[in-house]
Amino acid sequence: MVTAKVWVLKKHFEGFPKPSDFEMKQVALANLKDGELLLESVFLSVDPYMRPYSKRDMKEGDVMIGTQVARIVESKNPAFAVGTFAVANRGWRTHFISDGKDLSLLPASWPESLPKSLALGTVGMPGLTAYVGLFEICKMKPGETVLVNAAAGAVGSVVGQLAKIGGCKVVGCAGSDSKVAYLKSIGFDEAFNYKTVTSLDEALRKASPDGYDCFFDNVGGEFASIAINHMKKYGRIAVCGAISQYNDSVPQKGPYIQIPMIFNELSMKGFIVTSWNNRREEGVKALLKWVLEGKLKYHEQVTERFENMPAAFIGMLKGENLGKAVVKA
Ligand SMILES: NC(=O)C1=CN([C@@H]2O[C@H](COP(=O)(O)OP(=O)(O)OC[C@H]3O[C@@H](n4cnc5c(N)ncnc54)[C@H](OP(=O)(O)O)[C@@H]3O)[C@@H](O)[C@H]2O)C=CC1
Ligand SMILES: CCCCCC(=O)/C=C/[C@H]1[C@H](O)CC(=O)[C@@H]1CCCCCCC(=O)O
Repeated sequence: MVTAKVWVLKKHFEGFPKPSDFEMKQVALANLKDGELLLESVFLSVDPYMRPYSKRDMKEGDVMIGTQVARIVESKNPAFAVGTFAVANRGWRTHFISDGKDLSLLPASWPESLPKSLALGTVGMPGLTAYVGLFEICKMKPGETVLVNAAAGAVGSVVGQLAKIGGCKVVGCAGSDSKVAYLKSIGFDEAFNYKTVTSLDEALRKASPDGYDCFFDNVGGEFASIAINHMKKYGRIAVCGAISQYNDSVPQKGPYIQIPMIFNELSMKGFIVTSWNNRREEGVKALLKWVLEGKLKYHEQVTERFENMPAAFIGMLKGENLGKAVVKA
């Protein structure tokens, strides 16, 4: 019999998550029945959505939500061989049982040279978010200027590079000078540290005096309220995330967006990447190809050991990650 370790939400987050909000437990797994598989998590993802979705969907005592790349370690299902890797959505667990229906196998063509953790990042849900947000929501065109915030993270770093691949000028911002240097190293035309500039308004104007055609917003709040005034006529805003608001106990107030929306006839659309599964296969294929061609660079912030899941999650919310934050179990 296998005993899994799991992390549960001990106490709903109030403001910024803290280590004491989590509890690690041991769960004995039953023996496999015919048709079932035992999987072991190899890499687990920590993502910003876990903060707002925990409030909306979870109750105290539930296992933390999340995805993993897992290896099949035992199989009583002839369709799944031991040693195969899959992406699963089974939360913060070291081991779990599946009938295989909820697994997405890594493509058989997954190159040995690439870390399998990329299936949680650049070639997974965050990469697809960048792909859908730019091509479907922003309807980016060559020659345009694209702005992205949280630009050195999992989604933002892909946004900037896809915009360059698509023939655009790209401006990004991030929360440290080393992140800004990273953005320049992966091809961003302009980048600035939003925490140290004296004025966000001036920094946005200086980076693109003519304004922005597309704004890929990962952050919301104050930054988005200022950036909206820098949009060009008919500009498009993809509302992807609002991480600056996820830990607020009291909702932030305006400024309000109607006036710049009307004057510049802007379009603004929120989206959830999983609603665009019609583009998933094509997107994963394109992202993998660009990675292999060296056109799409990746960086991962790997935290060692399952025991450090809460620390990795809290660290990511604080901005300690460069690229995709993952935990190696
Ligand atoms: N709509 C959708 O389907 C999806 C939306 N998302 C959203 O995309 C965004 C980015 O996600 P992801 O790439 O996974 O995460 P990241 O890898 O970008 O990690 C989060 C980053 O957010 C930045 N950040 C944290 N707090 C603030 C703040 N108050 N103001 C500005 N920046 C902040 C930090 O970087 P820094 O050092 O630069 O501050 C941190 O590193 C999130 O808002 C997420 O919810 C993600 C996936 C799918
Ligand atoms: C105001 C909240 C904005 C959150 C934006 C965000 O980061 C969305 C992420 C989703 C992404 O589009 C696809 C996902 O998998 C993310 C949501 C996952 C929810 C899982 C909860 C269900 C569960 O496992 O119980």
